[in-house]
Amino acid sequence: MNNIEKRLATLKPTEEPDALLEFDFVDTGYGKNHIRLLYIKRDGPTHYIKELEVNTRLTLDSKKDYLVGDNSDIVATDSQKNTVYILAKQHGVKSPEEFGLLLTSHFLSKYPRVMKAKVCIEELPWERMCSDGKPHNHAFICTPKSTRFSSVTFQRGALPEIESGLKGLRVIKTTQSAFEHFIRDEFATLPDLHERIFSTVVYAKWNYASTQGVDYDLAWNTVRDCILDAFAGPPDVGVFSPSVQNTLYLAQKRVLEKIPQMSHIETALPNKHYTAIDFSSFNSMSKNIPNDEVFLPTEHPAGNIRAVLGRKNLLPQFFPVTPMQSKL
Ligand SMILES: O=c1[nH]c(=O)c2[nH]c(=O)[nH]c2[nH]1
Repeated sequence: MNNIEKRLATLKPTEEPDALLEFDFVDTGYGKNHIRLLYIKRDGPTHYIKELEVNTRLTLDSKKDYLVGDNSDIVATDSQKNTVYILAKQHGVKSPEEFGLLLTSHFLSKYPRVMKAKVCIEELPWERMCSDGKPHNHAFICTPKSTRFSSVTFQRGALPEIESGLKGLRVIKTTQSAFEHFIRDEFATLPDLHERIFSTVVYAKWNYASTQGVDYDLAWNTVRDCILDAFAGPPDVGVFSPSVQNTLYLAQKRVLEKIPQMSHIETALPNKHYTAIDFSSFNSMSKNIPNDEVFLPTEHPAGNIRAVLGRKNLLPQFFPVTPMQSKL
């Protein structure tokens, strides 16, 4: 009898191993991180590629693996990694969301002791190359304009929850932004700015109330376009932003109006500050010429403006605590 068997033999038949302890797990889960994969679909001379980085996580219905070192129900993280490659080979990779659904459904149906499967996926931003305006058959360029990510959580007996997002979308505009009339007290040194640079690195993450008829690729592009439209406005005149907060809200509202299946969207727009260089101490420069040409990019500290906007009729389901009522 090994040590584990001896330990288990001391338990009464109805006793769970964790009843031995005065502590309980709040959460458990194990999986493989950074599983990288390039998938190529060859349609004659035209090729399509998806490069993904996948993280998997499985939660079992017992904790005996953690508590007593009994590994008999463990799907090794190495096997989870192999599953990612095998399912990609067998079924192909379309969107991160659909591949995440495929993987989580597989883990639940293949292994009865798995209670929850979570798969997080990031997609590399490969774009087809163009030469003389003609799309190339098989050459691609990595355009890290933003990163697409998704996570699918599938709990046994429940519907899969799909979360999608984009991050790292850096934008700047050189006018049509202001920040004025905020609290002016003994802590305030920032002057009212009726003209300033607005720059941010967009982070957005959203959930679907229903996945009926959702085209995940189209939805992702729609979110990016809505955010960029709300930020930039029409090409000739732009759109005025009185604050990052207001632009963030208008972007989120536009997204929810366009994608009816989306329940809520979280957005963070860090305010990347650019401060005008002070030329007043340079004798060669005229004192009265305002500087609106040379600025110091300041990465940190950055204002962090964030909000989650949801549909009123869905809010209680997603936010059990009464949501803050808008005063507007
Ligand atoms: O758009 C802004 N919102 C703020 O809350 C804020 N605070 C700050 O210092 N600058 C800005 N800009």
